[in-house]
Amino acid sequence: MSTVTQHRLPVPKLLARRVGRALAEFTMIRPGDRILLALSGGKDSWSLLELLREWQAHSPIPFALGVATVDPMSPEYDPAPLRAAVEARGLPYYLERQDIYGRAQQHLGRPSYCSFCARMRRGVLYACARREGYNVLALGQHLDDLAESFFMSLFYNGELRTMKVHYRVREGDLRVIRPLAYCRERQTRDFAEATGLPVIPENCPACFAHPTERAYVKTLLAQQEARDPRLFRQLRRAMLPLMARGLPQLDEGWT
Ligand SMILES: Nc1ncnc2c1ncn2[C@@H]1O[C@H](COP(=O)(O)OP(=O)(O)OP(=O)(O)O)[C@@H](O)[C@H]1O
Repeated sequence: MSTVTQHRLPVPKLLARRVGRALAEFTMIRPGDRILLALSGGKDSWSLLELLREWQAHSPIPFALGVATVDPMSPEYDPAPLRAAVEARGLPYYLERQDIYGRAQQHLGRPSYCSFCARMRRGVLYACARREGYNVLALGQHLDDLAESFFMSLFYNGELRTMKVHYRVREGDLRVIRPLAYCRERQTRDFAEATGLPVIPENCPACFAHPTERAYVKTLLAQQEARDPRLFRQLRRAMLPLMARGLPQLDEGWT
């Protein structure tokens, strides 16, 4: 185990508080959980990694933490530097190579290739968690992501939906958590920049085209927030029942 293990980056209080609040309100972590954090190497999952390390050091709830990256084998994405950075933090690291890029290219022209890649990646992460004995998968989506998904779902599918923040997968053996659900994207960006987290660029194997709908919704939300700074507070309140869908019950037995 590396000597760098004990060194944790200073986490801003507000960011830590928001993560703590989400973890508590949705009972995301249970004693003895083995959490596999999905690290793309972007600012969000890197921030989540540091926040969970901090939480692990101070929380009365004991849990284990490991880290996995899916390498979709796209020429734009090189996760090679991640292993050393994670292992220097004393955490187990799994690099899962799968030719998602090649398979996604066969799906070019489909409007849903982005979700195709995300689904493939998710399958790889579940398989890694099961193989290595983890029971929880932690993902780095934040409040901005949830709000964008909410409006995309509303505008393009006519549904009131967003990403769930804590749920059990269909097979029943894994739980998925999104501890950054109350955090803003600018907070993870600022944190990553201020602490010099080793962020790697380009993590989407489907970068042959940009998800324009998401960019449009992002701009729309930024314009509305400029008019009313309370926007995301209101959105969080409005989305709460949707975020909490499928919340595992405390008495159902935890895996
Ligand atoms: N290649 C990957 N390997 C492992 N986990 C991934 C990978 N790509 C994405 N994820 C996980 O899915 C989450 C959402 O992915 P998305 O592509 O939307 O990333 P993002 O919003 O740019 O976040 P990040 O800054 O962490 O890349 C990430 O925060 C991360 O937890």
